[in-house]
Amino acid sequence: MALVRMRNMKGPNNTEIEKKIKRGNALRQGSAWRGYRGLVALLLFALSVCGASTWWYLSSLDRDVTETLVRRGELVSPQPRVFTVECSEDYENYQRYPGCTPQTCGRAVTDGVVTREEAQVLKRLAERGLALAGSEGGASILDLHSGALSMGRQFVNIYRYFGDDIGDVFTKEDFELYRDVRGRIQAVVAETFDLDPSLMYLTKPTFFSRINSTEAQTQHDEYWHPHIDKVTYGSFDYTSLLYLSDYGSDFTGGRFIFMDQNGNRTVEPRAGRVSFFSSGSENLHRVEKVAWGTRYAITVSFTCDPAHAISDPALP
Ligand SMILES: O=C(O)CCC(=O)C(=O)O
Ligand SMILES: [Fe+2]
Repeated sequence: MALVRMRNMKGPNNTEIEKKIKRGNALRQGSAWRGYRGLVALLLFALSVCGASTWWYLSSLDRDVTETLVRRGELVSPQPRVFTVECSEDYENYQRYPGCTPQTCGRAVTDGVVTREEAQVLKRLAERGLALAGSEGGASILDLHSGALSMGRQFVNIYRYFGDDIGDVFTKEDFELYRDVRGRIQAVVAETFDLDPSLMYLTKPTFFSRINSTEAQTQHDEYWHPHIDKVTYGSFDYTSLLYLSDYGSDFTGGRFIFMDQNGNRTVEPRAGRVSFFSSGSENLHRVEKVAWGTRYAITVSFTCDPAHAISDPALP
């Protein structure tokens, strides 16, 4: 009752008091907002510090990458992008085959030889084959020529292990596509390096690779070591890599890195992209570790030595 009476009391002093109360409230609201603004600014500052340090950390993971030769988003077609490098002296220690042994060395990349649709068909083939087994670690291979397939910590021969059932996994058309694509790659390698395509031969190993970020279990899973193909594989004179998946969307990490004396040069994989190079020590390289996702590729290589020639893979 007393309260009601108080509220109903009117007079000049009351309006003054109300004004003072309103002014007080407004001031309080203002200072509360100012306090809030300080908090927001602090939060924004903390966020930008976090962002900057994440960026710094990520870029420090492969700080030694100095130049990207071809980015995933570029379309290099119809002509390959060619980078010449001086041939190493190690060719002097090998027999020379005129019309094939590298006179000019280098590396090149093209997106104009294999379509993305063809890459997709080949990727499905790799997926089907590798689904039969696969490594326990991060890197599995399927060699259609020798039949070698990663299984657990070792390899099996798919043609022996699966017998006639392998015909349910791979079709005649799959092998025809492989042969056709191999022929086109051979032609572009010959044209780029000014070789006679009839004097270069497919050589082993020729294999599909599937890489993910699972921890390596055996040495076979350690795909990231720097190497020279001519040293690792012996018979290689020209290496080509056909990528079947896209860097940045199918996987991250997994870039191809040429390790030159004055810095690294990278090629970002893209489905249908063919990267090829002379296999000597002028092209020391490695594959960056895959950080996320799955990366598919095919290694198709050529030799100048007819004694190391192999025929195209075929169903037994
Ligand atoms: O898959 C790649 O990008 C490279 C593989 C490689 O260096 C090799 O097969 O010798
Ligand atoms: Fe290699």
